[in-house]
Amino acid sequence: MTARPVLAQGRTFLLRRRRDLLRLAGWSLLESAHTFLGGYGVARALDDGFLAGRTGSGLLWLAVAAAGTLLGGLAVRGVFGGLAGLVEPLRDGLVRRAVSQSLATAVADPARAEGEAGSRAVSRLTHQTEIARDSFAGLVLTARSFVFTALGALAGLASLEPALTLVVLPPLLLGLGLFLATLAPMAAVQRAFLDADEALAERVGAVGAGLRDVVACGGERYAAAETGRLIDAGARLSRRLARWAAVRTLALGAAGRLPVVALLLATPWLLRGGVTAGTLLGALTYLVQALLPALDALMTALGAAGTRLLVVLERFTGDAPAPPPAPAAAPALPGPRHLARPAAELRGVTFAYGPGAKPVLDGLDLVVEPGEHLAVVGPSGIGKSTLTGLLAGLLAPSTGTVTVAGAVALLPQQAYVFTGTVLDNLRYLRPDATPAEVRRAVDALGLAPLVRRLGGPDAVIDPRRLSHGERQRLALGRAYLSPAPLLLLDEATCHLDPATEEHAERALAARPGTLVVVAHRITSAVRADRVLVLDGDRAQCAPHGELLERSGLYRDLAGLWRPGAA
Ligand SMILES: Nc1ncnc2c1ncn2[C@@H]1O[C@H](COP(=O)(O)OP(=O)(O)OP(=O)(O)O)[C@@H](O)[C@H]1O
Repeated sequence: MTARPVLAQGRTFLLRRRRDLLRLAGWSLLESAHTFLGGYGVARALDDGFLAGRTGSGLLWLAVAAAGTLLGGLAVRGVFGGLAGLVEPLRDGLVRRAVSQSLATAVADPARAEGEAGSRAVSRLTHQTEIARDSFAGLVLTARSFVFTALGALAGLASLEPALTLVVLPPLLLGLGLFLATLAPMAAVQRAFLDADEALAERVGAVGAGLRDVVACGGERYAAAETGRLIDAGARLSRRLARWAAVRTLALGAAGRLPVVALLLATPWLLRGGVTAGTLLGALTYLVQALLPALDALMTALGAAGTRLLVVLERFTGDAPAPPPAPAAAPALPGPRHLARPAAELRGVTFAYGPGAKPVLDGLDLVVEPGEHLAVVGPSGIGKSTLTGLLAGLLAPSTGTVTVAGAVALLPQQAYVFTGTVLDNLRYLRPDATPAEVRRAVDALGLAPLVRRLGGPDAVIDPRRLSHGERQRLALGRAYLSPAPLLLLDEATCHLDPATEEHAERALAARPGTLVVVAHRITSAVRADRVLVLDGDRAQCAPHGELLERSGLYRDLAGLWRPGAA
């Protein structure tokens, strides 16, 4: 995207408001007069007054210079009045444009208008129009001030001594030229930087909101790699931006300071040519008191407000920037099994949902062996989901350590199924799964009739038309294919009938890797190698039979959980 459409429309906008521009220029001429009188008064006060021994005249000329300040004040008052005639129509025009853009979107695609496009329209109507209005006002103020101050100063220099302009003008033009040359490339880098920043913000927002799914999908490495790529791109662009800022500072130095240096260097030559001390001091006053501050203000405004204005106006004249690329394919994680190390280990883990809250888990020690099938049971609200959150890395322990070997896939109760083909959904955690591997997963979980009913592997799924149980079964197929060595099922089979649940759990337990199931039925616990009973600070972990003897709570739970009850 280039700035050309914005500049073309900006030109048309300004041409239509010629009368407002003339009004502004009229008031600004007072600012030129203010500048002119400032230097001229000082020069005359010295030459015709103090140096000539006429103190009264000197003071009178200084009073003339001071009167110029009053003119400057009047100019500011008039300029602000005239500014409204330029700035408010810009805001009104942008608001009109935002409304018609969002109406057009709403007519063409009502769903999009309700979603992301809708929030973008609100941002344009409110925040972005205000940014445009303020930046535009700042730019008009400083650009106008610089032009009319420079006119006043150059007129003053010429009337004091025409040769002064020969000394001052070349370095001033050189610096300005250098500065103007940096504008276009700097705006391009700034725009790229803002795009990268927005892409990163969107990415971080998406990853943050979908953290559970990212972990459930075993996609942490991918999420980290993609986010890291955007962070690196942002860092690269901010380095380029800093380099351009350095060039701009150099230009500012050249335009503002070199004329002063040139004047000082030319002093002997000027004095030989008959230039008086008063004229030299007047020239210095023009440079240091008028030109330099006006130039500083202009460059700061152009550098900050200018690029901001350009970028915001581009949002109104063109399409919004493309969203960051969608996740292409999660790379397969390296060889899952690491049989020598525990699959997961908790040491003295205490966790509370807040500094003053009672710990949900208190000093929990647990070692889950590789390949083990562990069931987690306990009364409602005792901390089973909290434990899976800790194992998945979604929560950090208040004290103690949680160590997990390799990636983790967490399947929550609410299965995530997206609009896409059956195959895409099954391969979401492992996009490079071969057809044979997909077939194995479908067979292992008995998903073939469901896949057929949905129209085959290439049929597109509408998630809203699937039952909770069907969604859970697809998610289980995905978990089976996942390369993550540790699968966490947090009531992920609660919508399945007991036979289907048993089939799925046995298939997942037979899959190479470790399985931790927050049990929904006692049968889940009976099937597991070991059962962890959470009971506040008295957790116990043992096989089903042993626990029946050792734990009153487990006996109670087993009694309440009639086999096969939902
Ligand atoms: N985000 C949270 N903020 C504050 N407290 C929470 C939060 N999540 C859970 N809790 C509290 O922590 C305790 C343990 O919750 P958790 O969901 O881990 O229990 P659970 O055993 O999985 O329960 P259930 O079997 O009902 O799903 C509960 O008292 C719950 O109210």
